[in-house]
Amino acid sequence: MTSDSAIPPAIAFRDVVKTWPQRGGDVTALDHIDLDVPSGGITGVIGRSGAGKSTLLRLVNGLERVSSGRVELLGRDVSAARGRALRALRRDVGMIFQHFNLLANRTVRGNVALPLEIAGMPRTGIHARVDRLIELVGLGAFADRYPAQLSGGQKQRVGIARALATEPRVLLSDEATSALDPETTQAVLALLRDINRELGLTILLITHEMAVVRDICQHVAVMEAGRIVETGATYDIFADPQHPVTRSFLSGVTGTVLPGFLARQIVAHGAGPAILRITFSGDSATHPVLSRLGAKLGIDVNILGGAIEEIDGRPFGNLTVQMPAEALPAAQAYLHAHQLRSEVIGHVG
Ligand SMILES: Nc1ncnc2c1ncn2[C@@H]1O[C@H](COP(=O)(O)OP(=O)(O)OP(=O)(O)O)[C@@H](O)[C@H]1O
Repeated sequence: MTSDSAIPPAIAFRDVVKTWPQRGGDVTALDHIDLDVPSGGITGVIGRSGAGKSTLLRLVNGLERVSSGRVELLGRDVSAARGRALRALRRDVGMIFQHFNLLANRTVRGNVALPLEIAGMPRTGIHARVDRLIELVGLGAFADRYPAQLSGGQKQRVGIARALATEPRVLLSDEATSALDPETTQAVLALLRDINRELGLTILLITHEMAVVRDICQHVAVMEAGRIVETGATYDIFADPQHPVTRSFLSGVTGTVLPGFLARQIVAHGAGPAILRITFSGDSATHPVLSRLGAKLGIDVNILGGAIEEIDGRPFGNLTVQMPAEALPAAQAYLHAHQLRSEVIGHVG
């Protein structure tokens, strides 16, 4: 995505290629990636396993190096940084992991202090900062516990506190909620959102779950086979996805999956009843569309599924309905006139 303001992006990928040498030919993990990660926002990168997400993330803090192109962090070239310059760049970046990566023989306090000890910070300064961070992530009562005495959600809170220890300006999240149950996931995402707001921290996260993108990301990039196939504001991507990969990720979270028995009967063209997906966004989300279709146009509409939710603070919903094929032109004209997007999924064969 290109940033829409004069503020330079926190992270910029410029024509980035990353290949791994393999017997029988190189594997291209990243294939000419261009991406701006807006400063102060939460950006999600979503893709299937092997799409290249982890590789992309690990370039930002120099854990991996580009094969060609460049990665800029806060205006500085990570790809060229070595030694002291690289260490300085890394202090500006915190990272959290799917499996937390805590040291088992250190308490919560000891884990959070570690990056500061490595950076050579005086002990008194470390104590004060560590206590503040532990409070920030809601673990005040657990400071002297060891990782084995904590739940998954608590471990990830330790991971977040540790990632924030050096007061970074960017936080990288590598599937941070993938190992957590739905309720704990919500709590950790809420914490990330709070940190983003309160500290003005830029967050770049990778995930394979569109629900994570929906819940906290303002921007999203969709990856497939080393490429970014679609990128934009989360709301716009939900409202009007262009790429088949994006649509398939979305179908799982937006209530647009047809029941199996019906999906098996769908044909692209035909005279059978039409299946129409109607998308509501912004003000139209509260439009009484179905009753109007019935009352004004006399169309019999059968609801098959749907959901209404909030994305980036704005209402968004969609409905999948069935109606007689001959009613389609009038229904779509009506919907279009009322700024409602609709898409014919097919016909019952
Ligand atoms: N160290 C490595 N050596 C060789 N190939 C690698 C290495 N790391 C990643 N790859 C390959 O690069 C491609 C992208 O991998 P990557 O881990 O970035 O994908 P991903 O989208 O993060 O997948 P996942 O969600 O499974 O972690 C894959 O084909 C993978 O096998």
